[in-house]
This record gives sequence, structure tokens and C-alpha cells, in this order.
Amino acid sequence: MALAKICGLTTPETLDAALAGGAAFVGAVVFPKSPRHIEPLHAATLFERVRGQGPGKAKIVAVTVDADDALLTEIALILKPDLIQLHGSETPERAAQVRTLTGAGVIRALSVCTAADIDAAGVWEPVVDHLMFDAKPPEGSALPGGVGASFDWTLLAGRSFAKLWFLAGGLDPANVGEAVRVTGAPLVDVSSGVESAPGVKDPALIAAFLESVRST
Ligand SMILES: O=C(O)c1ccccc1NCC(=O)[C@H](O)[C@H](O)COP(=O)(O)O
Repeated sequence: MALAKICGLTTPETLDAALAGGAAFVGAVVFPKSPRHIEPLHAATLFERVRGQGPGKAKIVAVTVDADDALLTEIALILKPDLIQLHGSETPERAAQVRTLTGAGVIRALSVCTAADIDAAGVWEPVVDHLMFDAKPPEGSALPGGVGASFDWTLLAGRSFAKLWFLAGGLDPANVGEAVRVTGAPLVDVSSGVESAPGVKDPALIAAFLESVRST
């Protein structure tokens, strides 16, 4: 069974729906241009209930975009995430620095449009905990992720990677089962597909998504 990350959580009700449904990863987006942006201090208060889960708890992921050392240090000290997701134009060298600076694990999101974008994963495998294959956002998009766009899943069929990897981009309760069957993804990630409006997560859609993942 694939494990799921629910990204861009900002309220107790939606975080509770993710935890109750068995999400293995819960994400906070720290990027002011995003409709899901949450300040590290607010996120720390909200995500305190995750730590209360004890052993086997969901992993807390801080999603960042080309964050500087000051912001990463603030996130590490205040939110104390298990993983930092790099969703900008960071290099493998920067990923290694982020790990040393924060003490957190690293997820590298890669924008996918063609098979060459997947081949690029090779340079990242030695320096990350997880890869995330996400759709390339439309031209001119203000956001590098969380736009609900998908890519050709068959690009991932039959591929294997040294690290457990996420499939992301345009997933929702109705299509995630097929997405996992086509790609063999061990991990899946969703944001827009469990929202009623940009940045507004819906507890019922979160529950439905996690149920679909479980029954795949
Ligand atoms: O979600 C955002 O607003 C966001 C903003 C800036 C960088 C990354 C962002 N999200 C990262 C995620 O992990 C999303 O869940 C992923 O891109 C999939 O999004 P969606 O296609 O909306 O399910």
C-alpha cells in the first residue's frame, strides 16, 4: 500500500482528518505567495497535536521554496520538522547544506514534463531522503507546486529509484488509485485535490483521498 502526504494544512480540523485517516506525512507550506502559507510559529502550534501521536506518528514536512539560511533556521528551531521539502531551484549542494543546517531530512521536488526530467533524479538520490515527482506548473504560474496540474504518469512506469519517492500533481480521491497502479508509486502527495477552493482544505475530501489510497 502506498503511504500518503497531505500538503498545505492550516487548520486543526483538516490536520485531524489527515491524522485520523492515516496520513504518513503532513505538510506545512512556508511560502508567502501560496494560499496555503503558514508562519512557522503558527505551524508549530498547529502541528503540536502530531507529536502527541507518539511512536509511529506522521512525519511533519516543511515545504519551502529557495529559502535562505535565516528562514530555514527559524523553521528548524520553531517547527522542528522531520523533513524539509525543497520546491524551488535548489541544487544538490544546497540540499546537503539544508540537511546540515536544519538537522532535518530532505525531500526534493522535481518538476516533470518529459522523460528527461525523470532522468535528472539520479543526481539527487545520494543527497535526499525522498524524491517527489510533481507536474511542471503552467507557464507564468506564481507557484512552483500546489497547482493541481498532472503529468503523464506512464513516464514513471517501470522506473525504480534508490529512495522511496512521491508521486504528486493533480491527484484526487478519484484518480489516485489509477495513478498508483500506473506508476507503482510508494508514496503519494496531494494538495489541491482535497480542497474546496484554493487553500481551503476539506476534511471529507482528505478522508476520501486517504480511503482511496488504502484501498488501492
Ligand atoms: O501547495 C503550495 O501552495 C505550494 C507552494 C509552493 C511550493 C510548493 C507547494 N506545494 C507543494 C506540494 O507538495 C503539493 O502538494 C504538490 O505540488 C501537489 O500539489 P497539487 O497538484 O495541488 O496536489
